[in-house]
Amino acid sequence: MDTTVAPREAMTDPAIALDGVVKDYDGNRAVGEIDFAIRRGSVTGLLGGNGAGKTTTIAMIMGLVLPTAGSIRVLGHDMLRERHKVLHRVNFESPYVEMPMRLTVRQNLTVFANLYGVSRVRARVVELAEALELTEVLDRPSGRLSAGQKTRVSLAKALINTPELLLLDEPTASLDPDTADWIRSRLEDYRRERGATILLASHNMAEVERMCDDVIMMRKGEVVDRGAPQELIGRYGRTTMEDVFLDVARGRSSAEVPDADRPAS
Ligand SMILES: Nc1ncnc2c1ncn2[C@@H]1O[C@H](COP(=O)(O)OP(=O)(O)OP(=O)(O)O)[C@@H](O)[C@H]1O
Repeated sequence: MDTTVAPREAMTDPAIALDGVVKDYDGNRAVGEIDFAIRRGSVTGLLGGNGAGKTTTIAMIMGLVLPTAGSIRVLGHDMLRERHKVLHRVNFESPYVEMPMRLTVRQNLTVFANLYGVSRVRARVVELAEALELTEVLDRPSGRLSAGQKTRVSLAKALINTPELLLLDEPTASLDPDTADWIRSRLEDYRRERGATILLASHNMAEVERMCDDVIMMRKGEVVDRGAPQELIGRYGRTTMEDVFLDVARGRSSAEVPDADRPAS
């Protein structure tokens, strides 16, 4: 396996730092302006209703979309000027991004491994296939897989370069509860074993409560709140993140919560 050890002083830098970031599409503001920093080794949820700006924010962090204004630092480097120092240490998973369907799983994973400059490619593909229970489908065309198998393949692709930073856009969307639970456990194992940082956009609030140390709430392109799931639940006088999500999506701020509904401190 690849092991990339960051210099000790770099470990105190945030994994991701956004400062005054704005994204306009054809003059319409999709995101901005937003600031946040994400601690190394944490799992942070990026939450918000449809169109809140989560995917745009993740795409800017990955350097796929250029911000209209502001600066983005990832693993200590400016994404505008030093993307080449970062991209091989980051990876991404989304069930909405399809792989070339005619290539077999093995061929697809091999292409991505080569793109990322992974050493011992064959062994790495076999190792990941074993860990993610894909050995039996390695030589099957990627277009002929079930939704659960496709998700496991896209997770294998996301881990192929042993990333220090993993960006996940609804990693368990459209999976049955058992498969989704299995995927979450693999992500938790990876984070624990590697000390990786995970940024997770999700609409599944049980997933967020289980996995996230910290949550950034977005609405209409802006960051409107932030905290650990239990802190947010307390601040909004609620019992679940589902209710907090609904409050934020409907524009109810935590300042409007009557004191009687807040937990005693
Ligand atoms: N390529 C694009 N061109 C024009 N507008 C865009 C583009 N991509 C996103 N938008 C707009 O930017 C806003 C934020 O979209 P984004 O996809 O980032 O939201 P999201 O929070 O990821 O939503 P969802 O939960 O539905 O995936 C929306 O108003 C969307 O229509």
